[in-house]
Amino acid sequence: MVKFLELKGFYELERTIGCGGFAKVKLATHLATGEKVAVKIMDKALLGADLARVKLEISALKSLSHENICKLYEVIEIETHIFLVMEYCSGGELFDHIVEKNRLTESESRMFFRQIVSAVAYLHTLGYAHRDLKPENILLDRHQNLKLIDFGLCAKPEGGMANPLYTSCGSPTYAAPELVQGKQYLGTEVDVWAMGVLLYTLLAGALPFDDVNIDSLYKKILSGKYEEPPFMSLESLRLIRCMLQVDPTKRITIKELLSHPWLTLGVLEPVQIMLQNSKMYQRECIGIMATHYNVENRTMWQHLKKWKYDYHTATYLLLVSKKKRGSGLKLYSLS
Ligand SMILES: COc1cc(O)cc(Nc2ccc(C(=O)Nc3ccccc3)c(OCCC[NH3+])c2)c1
Repeated sequence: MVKFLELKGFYELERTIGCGGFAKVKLATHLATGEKVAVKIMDKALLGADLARVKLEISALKSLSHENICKLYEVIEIETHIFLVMEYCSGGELFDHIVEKNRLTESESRMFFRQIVSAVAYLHTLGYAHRDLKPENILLDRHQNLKLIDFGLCAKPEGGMANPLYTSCGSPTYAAPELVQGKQYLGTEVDVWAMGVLLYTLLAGALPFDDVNIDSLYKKILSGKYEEPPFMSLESLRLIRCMLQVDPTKRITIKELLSHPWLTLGVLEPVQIMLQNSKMYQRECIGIMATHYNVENRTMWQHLKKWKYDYHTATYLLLVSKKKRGSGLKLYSLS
């Protein structure tokens, strides 16, 4: 395996946990904290024109901080490669979880779906659309919390989310009718359709629109007709019908989703969008880092608040997540 000298002493790369077109994702250990991370390794020579899209994703990830979105810890760019150090989601893919259980109960689907809606509503509030929502891009952490990943296709249209997008992207099975027709579309509406496909998949354990032949698949999507399994409750079917509306102007919006009766059934409050970190943890983690690196707290805070997404950013974010987990805080001297 190619040894990257720039990571030596900071990260120890382990097994590959995912690979896509121009990227490989490896499990790694952040040596100062001993915490597991996922490192997305991109060969700049293979990226070509996609380099601009990677830069877009990085700037998007730097502005996102949400419980249900996989966290970016550090960006390392060397002459030949870009490394994204991300949160490790040890529970693996939601897709495998559904396959293993064949299909989920309504209450388990609700618990997962509320987290997806919270993450996507947060994204839309910040002016982003994910555009590639599917179970493979939804991971679980050790506590069965969902983590949205892979913002390689996310978009932030100029002038905000009300402006249309044109690029046809994402996976056909989750693609909205307006997208497969090559029409102008709104990222928010395309994300709501994909979430409808996702919810159907959680509850039915199968895809609403599926065909080995791409043209037949497109015809099914454009028809908006899908099988309504007898075991699905009327409330679930009603919600899915609102999301899988062929006409995007008739489709439920993310805002209406947040307080839809199906999502709040048996749960008191509507879905929360912003989940806050505690200030107390932040002060304690800065103190531990300042002591470890033998600098004043204020100096350490001055550096961290620049959010350079360097090794200090990763160490700080990993300490805060450790603290939230109730684990002890310890820093190891780099060899
Ligand atoms: C914002 O989060 C992103 C953005 C991005 O561009 C790529 C990724 N990639 C990740 C991040 C973490 C994992 C991971 O922890 N996977 C895993 C862990 C335990 C068992 C199995 C997988 C990751 O996995 C790659 C395969 C997922 N389809 C990709 C996150």
